[in-house]
Amino acid sequence: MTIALLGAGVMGGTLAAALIRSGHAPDDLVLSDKVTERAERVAGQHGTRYADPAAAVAAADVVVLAVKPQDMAALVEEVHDHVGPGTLVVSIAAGITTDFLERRLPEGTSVVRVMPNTPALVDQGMSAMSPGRHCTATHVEQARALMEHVGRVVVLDEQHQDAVTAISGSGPSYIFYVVEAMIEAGVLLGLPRDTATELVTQTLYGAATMIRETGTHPTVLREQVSSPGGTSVAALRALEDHKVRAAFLTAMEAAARRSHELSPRED
Ligand SMILES: NC(=O)C1=CN([C@@H]2O[C@H](COP(=O)(O)OP(=O)(O)OC[C@H]3O[C@@H](n4cnc5c(N)ncnc54)[C@H](O)[C@@H]3O)[C@@H](O)[C@H]2O)C=CC1
Ligand SMILES: O=C(O)[C@@H]1CCC=N1
Repeated sequence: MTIALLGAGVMGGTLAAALIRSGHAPDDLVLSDKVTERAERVAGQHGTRYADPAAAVAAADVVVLAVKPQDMAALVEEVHDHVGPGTLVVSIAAGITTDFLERRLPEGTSVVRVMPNTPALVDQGMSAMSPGRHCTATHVEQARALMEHVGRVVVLDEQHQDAVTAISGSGPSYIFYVVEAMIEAGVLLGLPRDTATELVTQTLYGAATMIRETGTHPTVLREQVSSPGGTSVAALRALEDHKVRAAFLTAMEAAARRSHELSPRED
């Protein structure tokens, strides 16, 4: 099975690396980018081929569209005539609907919309998949197998993709932001920066592992840390005073709204 990856940027490069790590033969992957040197560089890192989008698509059984939403219409127009009848098209672009792609691809093309995230780089990604109207169960399983190389996969109705983008797609950026803030706090409190970084990173990793492995609700886990009259409740009180919980709700509503805005209107 040949996979064409169109767009060799952050996510395209991440997926290429993951596919090779998971045992795909380099010859079965072909990369493409508007910036040829980028496709050449990423292909060189993995020993894969690179080609222009039309040639890459013509040779592929599965085509992964990994360009920015704003570049999608032009890319699809460029490759339209080279999409074969059995080709599966997987799009990872925020806001681009399966309907948008189905209208621009040859009639009957199977499209799956996926929202992945950057922890795919370390095989701990979270992908949410929504099949388009021409997808069979086999296509869904093909797309699932592709994304399971880089982490976990859920399948859900496309109407939820803006919410997914706000939670797991953009989510790593909020977590890194919180981590940055905690490291700065450690430095403010007099810790060496590398020590603060180590403390915060392991705390995040440990807390995430507890949520995953114990299955205990985060509220219970937070209560276990919070001794009556102790240090944790003092800090949590300050977070409530600064409306951090409300800020997260507002932030994720903004991300979902932006995801919706990125969907080109069809009128
Ligand atoms: N970065 C992230 O955390 C995530 C990104 N996404 C989605 O993945 C897509 C790609 O995002 P990034 O990798 O971050 O962007 P990026 O800007 O790093 O990479 C996009 C690449 O597409 C190339 N490109 C643009 N037009 C092209 C064309 N016509 N033909 C071939 N190549 C073309 C660009 O030269 C660039 O190298 C976006 O649609 C984004 O919404 C989804 C989930 C997470
Ligand atoms: O910020 C963005 O638009 C992309 C989509 C989800 C994560 N990064």
